Amino acid sequence: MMKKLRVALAADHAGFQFKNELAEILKAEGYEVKDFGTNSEESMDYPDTAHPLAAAVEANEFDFGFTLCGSGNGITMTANKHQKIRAALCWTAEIAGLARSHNDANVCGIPARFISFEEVKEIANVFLTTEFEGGRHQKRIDKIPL
Ligand SMILES: O=C(CO)[C@H](O)[C@H](O)[C@H](O)COP(=O)(O)O
Repeated sequence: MMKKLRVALAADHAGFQFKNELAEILKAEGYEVKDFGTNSEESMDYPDTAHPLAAAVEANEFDFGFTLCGSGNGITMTANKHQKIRAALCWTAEIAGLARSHNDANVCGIPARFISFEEVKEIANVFLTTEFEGGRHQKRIDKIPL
C-alpha cells in the first residue's frame, strides 16, 4: 500500500482562507494534514506559524509543507531559516514543478493575495506529485547550506 504523504500547512491572516480550503481538499484526497494555523483573519505575524511548521518538516514529522501569506515572501523567508528546509515561492504550477524536480523543495510558498484558489489547487497538486530529478541538481542543492 502507498504511504500516506504527511502535509503541514501554515498561514498568516492573508493566507488563512486558502489554507483552510487547501486543508479540506488535501484531506479529501487522502493526505495526512496538520494545520499549524493561523486560525482566523485577525492580523498576526507569519513567523509565529512558519517556524513551528518548518521545525516539524525539518524533524521529518511531515513530508511537505505549504506556507501561505499575502505575497508568499515573508512566510517562505522564515521557513528557509531552518537548515533542512528548501522553501520555494510558487506562483504557477510550472514553478511548483521545477521547485520539486530541480530544487527538491520541501516547502511550497504561496502568494495568497495574487493568485486564485484554482491556481493554488494546481500548484499543490503538481508540488505533491513531482519527483526530484537528482543528478546534476543534487550537487547544487548540496551546496546550499552554509
Ligand atoms: O509577509 C508578507 C509579505 O512578505 C505577507 O504578504 C503578509 O501577508 C503581509 O505583509 C500582510 O500584510 P497586512 O497589511 O498586515 O495584512
